[in-house]
Amino acid sequence: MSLLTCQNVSFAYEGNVILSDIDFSVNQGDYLCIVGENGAGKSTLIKGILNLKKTFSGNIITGEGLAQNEIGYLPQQTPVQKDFPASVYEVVLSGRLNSCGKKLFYSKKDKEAAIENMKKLELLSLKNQCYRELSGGQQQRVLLARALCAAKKLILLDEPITGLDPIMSMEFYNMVKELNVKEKMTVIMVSHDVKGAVDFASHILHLGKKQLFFGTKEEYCRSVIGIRFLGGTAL
Ligand SMILES: Nc1ncnc2c1ncn2[C@@H]1O[C@H](COP(=O)(O)OP(=O)(O)OP(=O)(O)O)[C@@H](O)[C@H]1O
Repeated sequence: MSLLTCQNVSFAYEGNVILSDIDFSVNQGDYLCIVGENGAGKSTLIKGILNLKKTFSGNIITGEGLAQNEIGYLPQQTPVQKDFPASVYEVVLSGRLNSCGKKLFYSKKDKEAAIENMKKLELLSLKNQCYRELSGGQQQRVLLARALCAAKKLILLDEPITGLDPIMSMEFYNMVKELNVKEKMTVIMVSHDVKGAVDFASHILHLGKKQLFFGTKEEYCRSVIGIRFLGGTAL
């Protein structure tokens, strides 16, 4: 069974359908990149997968024993979040909030998970530094470590390289790819940077108020829509 399956899904706001005909599945170890123009419905689909937005029709099914609170999520950053007055360690640890359940305090296991993920993303030297004093690239790394604290098998990233320069973007992509390859972490990433994202992805979902394409990256690069969106660049 797939890790995640969308069966003929649509979403609506106040009764107006804004995204329809969504039909795809993600298997363990896949790296899916969701692309499309502004307003195509990418963030809405991410919210649907996270169960933060109900489908208007169709079903979103998780498999392989994946529970909703085991999905790691790196949301689009707002200016307010960039100014968050907490230490790097506190931000990473807050990724465990969902798994705390009714407990009022973080357990030893939660704290160990935060340290382990900081180690993984080379953040230990910044442990006590204030989050808002970090560079944009470092902040994204912290948020990735935070998302990993919740992630068992699947991580969702919504526009993670917005505001990063090309070098930082490449570092971030490499880090995500390493998690995908070495840790077998399944990745779903929304990105406006189609060319950059396509380089790293295994599959592409192209939205435009409905599903315009779903398939492997190689199929996408050969497709009419892929060629058009990539500006005529083939792999
Ligand atoms: N809370 C809301 N209430 C009403 N309409 C909404 C709401 N959120 C999004 N929409 C509409 O749904 C459509 C899809 O929006 P969504 O944010 O999912 O697109 P997107 O592909 O993520 O866009 P972007 O690339 O600009 O972030 C848009 O037409 C948007 O105006």
